[in-house]
Formats: sequence, C-alpha cells, structure tokens
Amino acid sequence: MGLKATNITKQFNGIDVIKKFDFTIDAGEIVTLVGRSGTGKTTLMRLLNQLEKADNGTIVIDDTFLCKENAEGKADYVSKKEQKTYGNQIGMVFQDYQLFPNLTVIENCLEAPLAQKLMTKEEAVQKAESLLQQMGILDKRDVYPGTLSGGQQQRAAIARAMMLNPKILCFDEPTSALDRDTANGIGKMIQEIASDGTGILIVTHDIDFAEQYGTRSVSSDLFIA
Ligand SMILES: Nc1ncnc2c1ncn2[C@@H]1O[C@H](COP(=O)(O)OP(=O)(O)OP(=O)(O)O)[C@@H](O)[C@H]1O
Repeated sequence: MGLKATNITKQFNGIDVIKKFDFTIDAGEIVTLVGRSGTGKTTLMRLLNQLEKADNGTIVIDDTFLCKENAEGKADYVSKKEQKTYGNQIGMVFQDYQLFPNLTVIENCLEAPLAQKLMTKEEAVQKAESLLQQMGILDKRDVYPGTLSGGQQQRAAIARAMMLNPKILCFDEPTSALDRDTANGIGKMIQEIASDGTGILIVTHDIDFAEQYGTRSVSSDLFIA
C-alpha cells in the first residue's frame, strides 16, 4: 500500500521533463529523490501534490485515484470532489514552508480541517496540540510564524501537513535553510513519522542527508531515460 504513479509523462512547452516514468512510495519508506538541477524532481513532487497536471499516466494512493490513464494513454483526472479526497491522503512541506503569516501556529494547523469541515473545532485543536507536542513546539502554539526560527517553521509546517493523517508526506529541500544539527533533528522527526507507516518523499540536493535518513533513493536522471 502507498503511492503508485505509472507511465507518467509531463511536458513543458512540448519538451519532456518526465517520460513514461514509474514511481512508488510504500507505507513507511523514506524515498529520497536526487539528481541534477533541472531534471524534474520538483515537477514530479508537484504532480503528486496536484500543483501540476500529468499529461499521461496514472496516480493512485491505496485505492484513491488522482488520474487514470485512458485508452489513448492520456491522464484522465477524477472529479473535483474525488481530487479533494486524494488531496487529503498526501501532504507537502514546502522549501519556504508557506505558513500563513497572519495566522498563529495553531491557526495554521486548524485551517484546512475546519475549512473542509473534516473535524470539529475541539477535535482539530486536540490533534494540532498533539502534533505540535510531537514536533517539540507546543510552546509556540499561539505565536506568528514570522517569530519562529527556520527549524521551528519547518516543524510547524510538518504539523500542519499532518493534520489530516496523510498516507504520504512530501518534503521539498527540507535541509536547504538549516544548519547540520537542526537538519539532523528534522531527519529524526521524519524517521519517527515514517515508523508510524507514513510514506515519505524527500526532494534534496543534500546527499549526506539522503544517505543518512533515506531508505531508498531514486535519481531524476532516469525521468527521461
Ligand atoms: N511551470 C513551468 N513552466 C515551464 N517550464 C517549467 C515549469 N516548471 C518547471 N519547468 C521546467 O522543467 C524542468 C524541470 O524543473 P524542476 O524544477 O522540476 O527541476 P528540479 O530537478 O527540481 O531542479 P532543481 O534541482 O534545480 O530544483 C526545468 O527545465 C524547468 O525549467
């Protein structure tokens, strides 16, 4: 069980960035996506997180499809409602974290589940507090993101991304703005999350980090092989 992307093709301006590529993330594994600059790592992560659309192929998490390859090989996207269901199975932590600056840390966590009416306020607060505790920043629950260090913002972004218990959690360059000690703290946190069965995808240029914390590495040099 986990994420399965099959026969994925993505072009920009008629040029293949990803061509007929198969990719999986199993429950509990930490897949690191490494490779030269401009080879499509971020593009693949954006496809899985609905920020770009695949031209061809199938993307599914467990039994929840985002798109299915049709008879002509094109990616047929499911309805908007079903896309939302898929979206709740996957979370993303952005390189610049993208926390809402005008909301406190806990309000950042509450936003998606309450906007989608997926939890009561009490349930959401309880879940957010427990995640902030796990991330070691419960004392920061009522402050604004701008007052946090980079590592603390990363932890707040992870808590927010985990509010809906995603089966897959993606990180774009999680260590790029962090010193080595802070990066190791995040690496251990990621291992802890994976040990509960969440599948992890990490796009990174940090080879040491990938080797230390990844359980499997995929090279984007293969995307158009
Ligand atoms: N929205 C877009 N429109 C046009 N071209 C794009 C778009 N997004 C990405 N590209 C192109 O797709 C290619 C792959 O970009 P991508 O950012 O996925 O690579 P990457 O491997 O993540 O690079 P880096 O390691 O530098 O972050 C690049 O040539 C890029 O210019």
